[in-house]
Amino acid sequence: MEKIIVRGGRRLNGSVKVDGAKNAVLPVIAASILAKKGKSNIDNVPALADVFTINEVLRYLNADVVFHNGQITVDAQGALHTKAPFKYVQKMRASFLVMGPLLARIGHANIALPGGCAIGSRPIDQHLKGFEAMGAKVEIGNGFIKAKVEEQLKGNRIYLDFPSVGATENIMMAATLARGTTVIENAAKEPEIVCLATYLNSMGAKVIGAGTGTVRIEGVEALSGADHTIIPDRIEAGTFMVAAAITKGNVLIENVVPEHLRPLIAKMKDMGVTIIEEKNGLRVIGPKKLKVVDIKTMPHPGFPTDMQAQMMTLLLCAEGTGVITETVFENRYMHVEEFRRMNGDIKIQGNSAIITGPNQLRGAEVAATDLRAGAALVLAGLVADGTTRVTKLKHIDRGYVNFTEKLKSLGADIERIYELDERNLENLEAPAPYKINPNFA
Ligand SMILES: CC(=O)N[C@H]1[C@@H](OP(=O)(O)OP(=O)(O)OC[C@H]2O[C@@H](n3ccc(=O)[nH]c3=O)[C@H](O)[C@@H]2O)O[C@H](CO)[C@@H](O)[C@@H]1O
Ligand SMILES: C=C(OP(=O)(O)O)C(=O)O
Repeated sequence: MEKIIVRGGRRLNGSVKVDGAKNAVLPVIAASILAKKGKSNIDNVPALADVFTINEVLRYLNADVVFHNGQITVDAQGALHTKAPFKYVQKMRASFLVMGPLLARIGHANIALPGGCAIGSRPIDQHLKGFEAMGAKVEIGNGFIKAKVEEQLKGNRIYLDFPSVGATENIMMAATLARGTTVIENAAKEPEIVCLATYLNSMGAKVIGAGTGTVRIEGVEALSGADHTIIPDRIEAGTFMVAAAITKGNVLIENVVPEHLRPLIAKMKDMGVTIIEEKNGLRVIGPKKLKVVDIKTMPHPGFPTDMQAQMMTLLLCAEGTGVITETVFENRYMHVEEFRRMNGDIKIQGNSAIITGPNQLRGAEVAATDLRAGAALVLAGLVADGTTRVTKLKHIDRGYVNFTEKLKSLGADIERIYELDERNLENLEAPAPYKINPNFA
């Protein structure tokens, strides 16, 4: 199996460039099938496993997708199929984001039911509530969700019980071609929603208010392909900010939008980290001693749940007791068991993790339980005594481009190797095909 091997103790120095945002590019690619006319050119696309998965979904639906040198061209002018099978949805829940565009363009869709996941049960009731409010009939059976609308979706007022990112995106896409006006209340405000709305508007849609709690979409007759650039990945940026801070390093993080990182910048400054906005990015300088803080994950502009595991690593190295409260996902502490294998002192009480430090972390063999957990374990390896071996790298590859290489370029003692797992020979993973030539995936 593939492993990342990290030997702790090096301070990180230099500069690192952040790729395009995974969570922005996936809905944008899904939205590209709304265009019956013209092609879309999408720039700043990260070469991630999830991007290859959504490309496969689009090809299965009969769109023509070419990914070359960080740019994707989508031609969805031909007739589209309407089914997305389990093999894609199981790999990546965001495959469900083709439901809104298919309903809007064709009037029906048949998407495999997304299963449970390592961070909780993740229902999709808010997506479905939105489609139903717009006139779709939804049926669930045999592992599929079938949605159908008699003629055309109709705009409506939809109040989300929780500001779900995916539901806001799916409903927003569906509403672009609906008859009349749709208003999403208690909408998610994440920067990725704004990125999607900007693309939809370049395609000819009328989306107003993205980035606020009320998004208004006036339905139009048709959409055309458009050019669009994906925003930088705030979670990848945040992960490197923690890498710099935890190693007492000095790193310039390039290609970032500081505005998207405010909640993280504020928390890291409270921990004693120096963060300077420079012309080319954010300079992050780790302090001699980290101070503890409490963290509560919240929908944007609150503290992002996708930075929770990485911040837990930082708290493990801080002096005193800090509490993390996870309010977005019901079960996002699978990494705690792995941190304990590295000598981390963490107690779980309900949805809180109580972290007492500073811990001298020790190298161990640990497994990535989800993509951010995987990144956090690598961060822990950077400061652990001895060698850390991180397995289940398919999770990390979902969200980080060249993670090992980028850390190595900053001075980390790290490599990615293919090693036989003697304890579990039947569990062999083939080397990931997308590592062969990401530009042509
Ligand atoms: C591809 C992508 O963009 N993924 C991000 C997106 O996931 P995703 O779009 O799945 O996250 P949501 O905002 O929808 O989910 C947040 C919470 O709402 C619940 N919920 C959601 C929808 C629904 O219909 N019913 C319901 O109960 C979920 O179970 C979860 O507890 O936002 C999350 C929250 O910032 C991030 O962690 C993910 O990285
Ligand atoms: C949870 C995440 O992604 P996804 O919603 O794609 O599982 C993430 O990016 O941390």
